[in-house]
Amino acid sequence: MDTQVNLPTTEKVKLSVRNLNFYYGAFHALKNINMDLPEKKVTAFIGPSGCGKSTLLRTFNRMFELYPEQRAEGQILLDGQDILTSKEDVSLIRARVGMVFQKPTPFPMSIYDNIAFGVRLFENLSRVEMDERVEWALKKAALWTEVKDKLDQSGSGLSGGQQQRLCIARGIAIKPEVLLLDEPCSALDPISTGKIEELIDELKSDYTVLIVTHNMQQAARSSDYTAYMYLGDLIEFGPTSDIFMKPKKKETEDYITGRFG
Ligand SMILES: Nc1ncnc2c1ncn2[C@@H]1O[C@H](COP(=O)(O)OP(=O)(O)OP(=O)(O)O)[C@@H](O)[C@H]1O
Repeated sequence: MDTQVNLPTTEKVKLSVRNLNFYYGAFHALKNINMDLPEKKVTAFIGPSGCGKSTLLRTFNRMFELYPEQRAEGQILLDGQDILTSKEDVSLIRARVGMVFQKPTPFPMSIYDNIAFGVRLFENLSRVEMDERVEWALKKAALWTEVKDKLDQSGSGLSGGQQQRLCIARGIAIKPEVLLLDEPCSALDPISTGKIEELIDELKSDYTVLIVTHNMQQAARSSDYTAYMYLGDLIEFGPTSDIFMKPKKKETEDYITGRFG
């Protein structure tokens, strides 16, 4: 399906998806997706289970390349450069496009090193500069006050919500331009979810944020733009208020109002 949406001219385009098709072996999981994603805004991807939200998110930093039977065709332009055909080292693309997964995945190391590890791969900071960066990332992720006295303790000793904020701190510590969040709150309680939503709102002043969520209220609360997907098609994409208040397509309206299925 060709749902191509031109963003309002006030928006700067960060990522352009052009004729994107994705295959798991013979299975056609994304069908000719075209969309422009705005810089320094939050875009939510919604749709029923299996519609391709995570698959699309994982193309934005070539995460699928870890699996030989998975293949993307088309273009994904990051500031005009096609990341699918780029000869650039994929780790450099992942430094520009960071990702936080559904389940918190702290590395088996200290809270401090969880953050410093990725930074060391890309930057040569002095100890003082690294201390500042770790503090900066933990403050941005609203975790600093809870962990500042135990930075040398293991990240896996934190609660689930704290671990997820640690993973977000780790993601932003390398200062990516785009942050991909794949259902970041699905394993969290409402209080931790509230903290992450506040954080997402703050992050968009510096980053382009793309979030997959099953939670419609979360999409409505946290995002500026929303994309509704179904069976590998992008059905509708636009400002979140339009998608929720006056969707153009009946399929979107049925899903939003719970009449889906
Ligand atoms: N590794 C894989 N191998 C084969 N098919 C896969 C694989 N991963 C996903 N798929 C299929 O691709 C389609 C899209 O899956 P995807 O995980 O992107 O959907 P989703 O919208 O994120 O779903 P959910 O909301 O349940 O996480 C589904 O039909 C799924 O079964």
